[in-house]
Amino acid sequence: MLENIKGNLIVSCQALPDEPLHSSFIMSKMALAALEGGAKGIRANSKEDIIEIKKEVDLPVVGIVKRDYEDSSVFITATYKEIDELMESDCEMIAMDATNRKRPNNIELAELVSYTREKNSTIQLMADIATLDEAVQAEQLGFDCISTTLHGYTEITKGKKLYHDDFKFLKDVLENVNIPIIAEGNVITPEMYKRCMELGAYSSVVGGAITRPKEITKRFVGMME
Ligand SMILES: CC(=O)N[C@H](C=O)[C@@H](O)[C@H](O)[C@H](O)COP(=O)(O)O
Repeated sequence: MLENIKGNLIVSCQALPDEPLHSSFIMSKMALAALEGGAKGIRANSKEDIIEIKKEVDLPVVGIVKRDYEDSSVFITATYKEIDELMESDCEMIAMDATNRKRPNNIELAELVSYTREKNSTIQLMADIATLDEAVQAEQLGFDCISTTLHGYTEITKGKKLYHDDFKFLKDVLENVNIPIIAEGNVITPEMYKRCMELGAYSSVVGGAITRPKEITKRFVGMME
């Protein structure tokens, strides 16, 4: 998958149960639109959505399973169960929360990495991180690439946006880590995408700005409020 996405756009096609477009069929059509628009990869949530997407497009997929747990705030591919589901989806890459937060049942991130590697040695692994320390740790743990997905979405990074200070966080990660860095999270304009790539991001994942029309509508309406 990494070869396909180098220098290219990944489109995230996700809609949770409480979102208007929640439907594997709709996500598969979103993926088709992304393919026709030139995307070279898809990021998707749940085994069901990924299976539908793979029927519609021949693009590599970064799979996640979002699930809430009572004993942890980690919700992106948090346990063995989600990894097993993703392996059944045939996705080319699995993204998992690689933050330093406590995982459900106190599972260690390193355990999840070795479990995945043992079960399937070809599937690639993306680390969804929020801080520089987590990015450095992910490289040491043997992840294939890092995504800035969770920057701004954890307790200690709350309120931060990837684009703040001309993508300073992205620059910091790029300077300190050698594996491919994927710019993800609040990349909402083509200009921002271009900037991430100019700075040295290996690829960028764009979600809401392409596949969440409710968010796009709110941005328009918000301009007049
Ligand atoms: C924090 C979190 O749950 N991020 C999720 C991760 O898969 C998705 O909801 C985002 O849409 C995705 O990361 C792309 O980001 P954006 O939609 O901002 O382009």
